[in-house]
Amino acid sequence: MTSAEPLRDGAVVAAGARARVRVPASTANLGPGFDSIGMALGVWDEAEASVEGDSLVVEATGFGEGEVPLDESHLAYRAMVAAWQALGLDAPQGLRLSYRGAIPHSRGMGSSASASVTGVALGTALAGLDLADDTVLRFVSDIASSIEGHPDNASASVYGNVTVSWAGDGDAGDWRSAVLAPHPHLVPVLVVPQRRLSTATARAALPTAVPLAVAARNSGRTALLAHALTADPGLLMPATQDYLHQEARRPAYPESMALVDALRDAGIPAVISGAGPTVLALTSGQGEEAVRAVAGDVEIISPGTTSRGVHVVSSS
Ligand SMILES: Nc1ncnc2c1ncn2[C@@H]1O[C@H](COP(=O)(O)OP(=O)(O)OP(=O)(O)O)[C@@H](O)[C@H]1O
Ligand SMILES: N[C@@H](CCO)C(=O)O
Repeated sequence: MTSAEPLRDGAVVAAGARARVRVPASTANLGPGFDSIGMALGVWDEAEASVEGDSLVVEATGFGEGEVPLDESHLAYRAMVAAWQALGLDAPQGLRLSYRGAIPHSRGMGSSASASVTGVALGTALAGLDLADDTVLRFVSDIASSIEGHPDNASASVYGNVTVSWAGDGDAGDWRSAVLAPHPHLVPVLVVPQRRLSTATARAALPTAVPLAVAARNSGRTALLAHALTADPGLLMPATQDYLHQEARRPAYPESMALVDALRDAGIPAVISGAGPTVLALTSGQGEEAVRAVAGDVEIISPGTTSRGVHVVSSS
């Protein structure tokens, strides 16, 4: 744990405690900002946990229903336990977790980060910590980012808005994030394919080293991206040009890369969303119609961004 002190070693979460949280989806990278830039999207998972009974009961509805494990290996439950461990608390014997998933899995909309954030947030809320407190939010972001292995999606789901995250100088798991308001004209449009691609598979396609000239080129575009997203969307075309990861992963999502190429040829700044295969177009007002004119009859959503990150809906 890096940003909150343990409560009471060996203590357990109080019987009868209950909390319900909402957590937004996210898009990561936005082109060159690999593993560092994220943006929250207006699609929300919601989950409730209550300390009751004498065993673990997990229910999953929506995306994930019939697919995710309904036991101790459920990602949100594992994240909850990680939070309690970091806080010096033992897991209660009985717990009911109900998860309603609105974020499609393995498409590039940060479903795993949202599930991790959900679990850590529920764990801290059941422990009586206030999710509106900055230190607690940082704790949630740190633990969820550590579970993910990178902070871009989790930080956006925790804080909302656009996040720029970096590894601190301390131990592994020490992440920091600056939170930026996206330009009001920015309209994210996502083309969401039916096929899935796990982040693990997409990461396995990446090189372990890149030449200095490539890194330098990508640095310039990433710095420009932070400016274009917040102050000057007119620069989004050069700002979304990536040199680190998308080409290396092209064989894993050829149709998505073909669409990114076609949208960019049409003057629409487009990138792969997260580890793909969803395509993200960062439009400035022309929105869905311009994307549909290029993409054709495919599933397109315009969920908007959100300035709100994870929050408690109710607790007792
Ligand atoms: N609500 C959830 N409940 C339980 N497990 C989940 C949930 N959401 C995601 N997961 C787990 O995470 C996996 C998907 O994670 P993965 O990192 O591959 O994709 P993603 O997070 O949707 O996309 P990306 O990281 O590219 O944005 C699922 O197969 C499942 O194992
Ligand atoms: N930065 C991550 C986002 C997906 O989790 C990647 O591209 O692998």
